[in-house]
Amino acid sequence: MNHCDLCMPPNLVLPFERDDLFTGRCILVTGPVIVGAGPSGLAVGAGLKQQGVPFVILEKANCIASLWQNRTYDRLNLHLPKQFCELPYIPFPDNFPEYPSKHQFIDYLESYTKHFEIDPRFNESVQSAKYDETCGLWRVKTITTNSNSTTEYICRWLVVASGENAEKIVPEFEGLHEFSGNVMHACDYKSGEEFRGKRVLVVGCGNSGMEVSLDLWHHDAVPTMVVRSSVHVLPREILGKSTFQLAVSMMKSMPLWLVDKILLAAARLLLGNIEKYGLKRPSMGPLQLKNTQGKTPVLDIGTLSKIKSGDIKIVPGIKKFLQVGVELVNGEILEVDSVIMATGYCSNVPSWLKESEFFTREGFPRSPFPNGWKGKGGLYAVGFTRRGLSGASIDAIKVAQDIGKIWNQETKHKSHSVGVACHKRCKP
Ligand SMILES: Cc1cc2nc3c(=O)[nH]c(=O)nc-3n(C[C@H](O)[C@H](O)[C@H](O)COP(=O)(O)OP(=O)(O)OC[C@H]3O[C@@H](n4cnc5c(N)ncnc54)[C@H](O)[C@@H]3O)c2cc1C
Ligand SMILES: NC(=O)C1=CN([C@@H]2O[C@H](COP(=O)(O)OP(=O)(O)OC[C@H]3O[C@@H](n4cnc5c(N)ncnc54)[C@H](OP(=O)(O)O)[C@@H]3O)[C@@H](O)[C@H]2O)C=CC1
Ligand SMILES: O=C(O)C(=O)Cc1c[nH]c2ccccc12
Repeated sequence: MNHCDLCMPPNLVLPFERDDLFTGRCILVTGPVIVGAGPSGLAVGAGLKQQGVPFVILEKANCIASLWQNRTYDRLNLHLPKQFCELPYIPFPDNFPEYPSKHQFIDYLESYTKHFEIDPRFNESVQSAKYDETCGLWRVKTITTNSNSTTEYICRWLVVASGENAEKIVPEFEGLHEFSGNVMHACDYKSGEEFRGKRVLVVGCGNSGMEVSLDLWHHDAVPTMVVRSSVHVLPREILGKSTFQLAVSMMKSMPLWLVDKILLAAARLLLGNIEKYGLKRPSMGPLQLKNTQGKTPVLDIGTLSKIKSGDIKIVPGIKKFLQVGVELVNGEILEVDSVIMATGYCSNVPSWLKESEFFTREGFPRSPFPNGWKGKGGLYAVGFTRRGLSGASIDAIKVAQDIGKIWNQETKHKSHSVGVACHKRCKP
């Protein structure tokens, strides 16, 4: 373990004031504390290991990459080509297909973790993290999810890697409590198997809503998808080349608006006019919308053809829920057996990080990419760029290098202690 436990001896002079109300263990971490053992946290850990910097990763779930292992459906594949989804330092195995399955991706992350000998502390949920001005250290409080014991970690650097998709969003709907069928969020949907023969309402038309609807259709369920506003659907490939890859290449020599125009022209050519199926396009282009509002365009993996054939129906927004189904905004009544809320996710940073300068109230860094990775007082963020795994990797490399540089400069002259800040007294 990269820490010295400060619970004892009791006469030790602490470099900060103990919180009298806090009765749990206190652990002084030599090096950074990383919140989250998803791809972002693991990538930072790998970079730190390479430079010999000790660290602690706190993970509230019981495994690495819990989003991928516990909160995604069985048949999920990455929707960006593999070269955009690798973590730093270790490429995917040569035999991986262009769009690896989630199982392949998880296997890769498991061996990545093993290779770098990363050892997260599982079942530890960060409840609060606060910068103690008086001693220049972060105080990170956790609760162990299976035993309810509390721990305070004291560290000089705090790396926030809890993810853009930390919590599910379940909107409130009038009458939802009266609905007699089963309601679940897309993060709990595993397969259409249990919905065979059932009428299922999928609320939301992002990549989750589109893919869940298709999976339901594959399992002989009867899906209907709610599209309350607008959505950009793009073909996953254009003339055999990944649309995402084409967009990245074009961005090197063209302005974003022009790339958007080209993508939309290609989508129109290949997909036709999709508005007549109820899929209205936003007025802003797909990349501009992703950059400004974080709304990811749908990369179609086959749902659109089922919408065109009428196998997946599209309906407008929900007015209210009824016992047997929903009333839509157009007055139509739709009877359904089950509802899947594919209504998205949010960051949970505001619920635990006691800081408002670097992070917004929505739990994202204020400075847009590429400047949102470093705050003040040893605070870092990884994986909040709205650029998927490739954005997370770019952040992770920078964060690990930044911390590694300071660590190595200081440890040239000093023994491996917590660093200078540790020797300061908080208050007399
Ligand atoms: C269904 C789905 C498919 C996706 N597919 C792709 C894709 O193909 N390509 C792509 O580039 N991107 C994709 N993404 C985007 C996705 O966000 C990234 O792939 C990736 O998972 C981000 O990694 P992360 O480590 O930043 O966040 P996460 O994977 O969410 O990991 C964060 C970790 O932090 C933990 N955590 C959160 N809060 C706390 C706390 N308070 N205390 C302790 N631990 C905490 C969580 O349990 C979690 O394990 C997809 C997203 C979803 C939802
Ligand atoms: N294969 C893959 O790699 C996959 C990747 N993903 C990724 O995961 C992330 C999350 O995607 P996703 O889960 O689809 O979330 P999104 O945030 O992308 O989409 C949420 C959807 O729910 C709709 N919605 C929200 N509230 C309501 C409401 N009250 N009534 C009706 N509709 C509502 C939104 O509509 P509106 O726009 O009107 O707000 C939107 O269509 C994305 O980055 C996505 O790319 C997801 C699935 C598969
Ligand atoms: O899958 C996601 O949510 C991602 O964030 C990946 C991604 C980053 N930029 C994009 C632009 C178009 C489609 C997917 C992505």
